[in-house]
Formats: sequence, structure tokens, C-alpha cells
Amino acid sequence: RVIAASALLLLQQYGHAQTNQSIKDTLPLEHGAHRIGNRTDADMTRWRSQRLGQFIHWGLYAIPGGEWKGKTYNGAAEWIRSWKEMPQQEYDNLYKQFNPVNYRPEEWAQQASDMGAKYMIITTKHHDGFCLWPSKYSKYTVAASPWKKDIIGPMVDAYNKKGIDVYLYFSIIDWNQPDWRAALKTPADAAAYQRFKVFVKNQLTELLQRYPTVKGFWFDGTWDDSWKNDGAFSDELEQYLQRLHPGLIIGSRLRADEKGARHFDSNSRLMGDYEQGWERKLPEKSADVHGNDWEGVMTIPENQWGYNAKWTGHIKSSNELIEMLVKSASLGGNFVINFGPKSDGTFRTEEVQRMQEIGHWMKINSSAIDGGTDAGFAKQDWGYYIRKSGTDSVYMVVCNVPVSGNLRVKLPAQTTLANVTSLEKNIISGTPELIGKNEYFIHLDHKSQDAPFVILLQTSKENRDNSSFEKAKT
Ligand SMILES: C[C@@H]1O/C(=N\OC(=O)Nc2ccccc2)[C@@H](O)[C@H](O)[C@@H]1O
Repeated sequence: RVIAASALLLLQQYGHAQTNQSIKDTLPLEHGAHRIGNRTDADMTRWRSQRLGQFIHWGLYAIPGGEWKGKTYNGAAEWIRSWKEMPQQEYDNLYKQFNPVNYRPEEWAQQASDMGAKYMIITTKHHDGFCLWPSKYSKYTVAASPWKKDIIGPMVDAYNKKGIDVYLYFSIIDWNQPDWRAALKTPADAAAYQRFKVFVKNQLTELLQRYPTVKGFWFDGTWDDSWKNDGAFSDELEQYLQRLHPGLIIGSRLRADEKGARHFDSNSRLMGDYEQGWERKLPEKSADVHGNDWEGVMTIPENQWGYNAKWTGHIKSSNELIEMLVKSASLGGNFVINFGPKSDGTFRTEEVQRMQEIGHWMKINSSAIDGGTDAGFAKQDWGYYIRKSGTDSVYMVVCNVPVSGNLRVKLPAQTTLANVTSLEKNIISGTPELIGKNEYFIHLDHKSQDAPFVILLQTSKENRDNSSFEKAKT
């Protein structure tokens, strides 16, 4: 039955007769990928056009901010509860201090809009189990804090009003829930975990009912054996959520298959709607993403998601973050920059600065980013090519200006250059110089640049009469 099912699946997916070879190659999986290839529906097409996102990690961990009784925690601030110097009872009682008197969701949404973010991911509940919404399935929520009120609702409304889509981060790990288990060792563990799975399903249902405009879930905390060894539940849960909220977008972190494989099933097929493993790292080349939709999430310091008073190590500049965004779009992926608001609801200066600087760059150059994807051109040292999906427009984003002042452009075979313009003035000097078959130098104006800049190439399929530049040359 299973083999027949997988065979049918492959035939449906590929739509044409498979050689016996490929069906024989794949393990019969009941809880592996149910779709081969990217989603093509309107919700996923919209997700794919929104290349820049904002991640927000906010919760009780913002209160200690990586420090406790004069000592500094060297780990990620949102993990401070796991630090041996932090008595867990004291952490768990921090909810009695949660009172973000300067929380202004409209201002958060405005600054995200000014940055050019098209979607936002908010931690509804991180591993510590504290819920930023008044869940009726847990006592450990904002309702029990001095703030009392729902944090998530006003945030979703404010961001949606700015035209920014909202995704809900949800940690399966829940250190506050007595029924949470990392591993099932005894029948009592199994019974507890059974109750825990009902709790998870109830909270996710509650979130979709309370916030029906959200576009998806960003799952996390799914690496423990208890979850990994229950691929059937993660599969059923995903299908349940899709039925409850058609079009929901869920990344590859939720699922495990029946053999405990995560992100990619035991036939190396991506589970979920996009690859969600690119955390604080990005793919180098197209081959690294196997044609899948994917998303990279990035911290500004090396590894702090929640507010940490003392950032140490390398703090990424706006230009570094812009180059990562450009690289992501050039490889057909989304790029999400993380921010960790303080416990009072304000953002630290360095984060406000980056939102403003990236926003300034996006005001001029966002046409190269929004709806951008892999152009399929040979990578050049000076930077990245981004194709505007479904068009012949290819953007060059220059991050490394060659001392020669010449940008080498090698077009794919049968492609010629129809027009070259820059998004800012005084970038290009003269017309492109043909230096070989489908190869040009674009000469730069010797104006010094302090940020990546963009050149738009209009290409066309080779035909009888050469491109305007060749005509000009002869
Ligand atoms: C976004 C981050 O996600 C996490 N953990 O990340 C991962 O588990 N990363 C991961 C796991 C498997 C493959 C690739 C990355 C959390 O622990 C952390 O506090 C933060 O919320």
C-alpha cells in the first residue's frame, strides 16, 4: 500500500511515466515530503516576492538581557534560563516584572516599513513557554503579568495596517509545560507527551483563530527526540493547520519523517514550504539550495536573538546586512534580519540605526530586491545578479568596485544587452564595451561609493540584428 502510494505520488507530481529506476530509488515514506517542487499558489508567490523580512525576538529574556546579579551570560540571551548561574525559579518569576510601558506597536510597524521589510516574524512563545498572547491553555502568559494585555494582537494589526505580513514564531520546546519531554523514556513520559501534543495543537489553533490575518508559522525547537521520533504527528499537525488556514506557509523546521529525518526527508526531499535551516549562515551558490524556496535568518551580533545588554564580537554593519540581503535574493531566497527589543518595548540604538540605514538604501534600490530571484548568470567578483521574476530585467548589485573601473558582464549564450541604466546618477560612464561573445565591460564613473549600487540590464534573446551597442560600435 505504501509503495503504491509513493508510486502514485511520484506519478502525480511528475505527471508523466516514471522509469522503474526512479520509483525503486525512493524509500516508501508515509510522512515524508508530500509535494515535489516549490508551491506555486498565490500565497507562496507573494512570500517569494517579499525578499526582506524583520524577525523580532521579544519575551521575558529581555528583562535580564544576558546578565544576572552582576554576571554576564555568554550564551544567546533568550537561552539565559538554561544558564547554571540563573536559578530557574527566578527566571520563571520574571513574568511578574513584564511591563513594557514604552511598547508602541504602531512605531514598530512604521520603522519596519521604513526599513523596507515586507513581512515580520514575531516570537509568540519561545522555549521558556511564556506566551505573549493571553492563551487560555496556559497560565504562563501576559495576562498574568503587570502588563496584562495581549501583545500579539496590536502588533499584527499595526504591521498589517502598514501592508506588512505577519508570521508567528512558535517554539515546540516549552520548558514551562510540565508535560514537555525532550525524550520519552517511560510510559509516564509517553502519557505526558501525549497531553503535551494536545496542548500544542490547541495553542496553534487558538493563534490562528485569534489572528486570522497571519500568513504562516515559523516553527522552532523541534530537534529533540520526542519530536523527531514522532514524524506522523508533525505531518498530521501540518496538514491539520493547512486545512484550518488554507495557504498557510510553514518552513522545513516543523516536520520529521517516520525515520527521524528533519528538513529533508529520507529521500532527500524538502519537507515544508521552504528550507528553513539557513540560520546565521547563507548558501554560497545556486547548487546549495537545489531549486527550493529558502529563507535565511540573521542576527546583527554573532548570536543574540533576544535583547542582550552587552553585544560582544562582530556587529554587522548595514552594508554587510545589505550585501547578505542582495546575496539571498540573487540565490532566490528571502532574508530576515533579527531585532531584540528591550523589556520596556524600545529598540537599542544600533538596531534603530540599521533599520534607518537599510531603509535609506531600500528607498533607492528596492526594485532590485522585491520580486528578485536567481538570474542564472555566471557570478562575477564585483557582486550579484538579480533577475526581476518573470522579466528580462536583470539587476547588477555592485558590492566590490574593481580598481580597473570596468565591470565584466558575461551574458548567457543567445542573450544580448538591450539597455543599461543605473538606479542612481553618475554611476556609469559611456556605453558598454563589447569585449567578446556576449561579454561586455561596463565602465564606471570614478565617483567613490559608500554603499552597494545597482545597474539595471535589459537583456534580449539574440536575434538577427545585433544589440544597439554592437550597432553603435560598428
Ligand atoms: C532563531 C533561533 O532558533 C533557535 N535555534 O535554532 C536552531 O535550532 N537552528 C538550526 C537547527 C537545525 C538546523 C539549522 C539550524 C533558537 O534556539 C534560538 O533561540 C533562536 O530562536
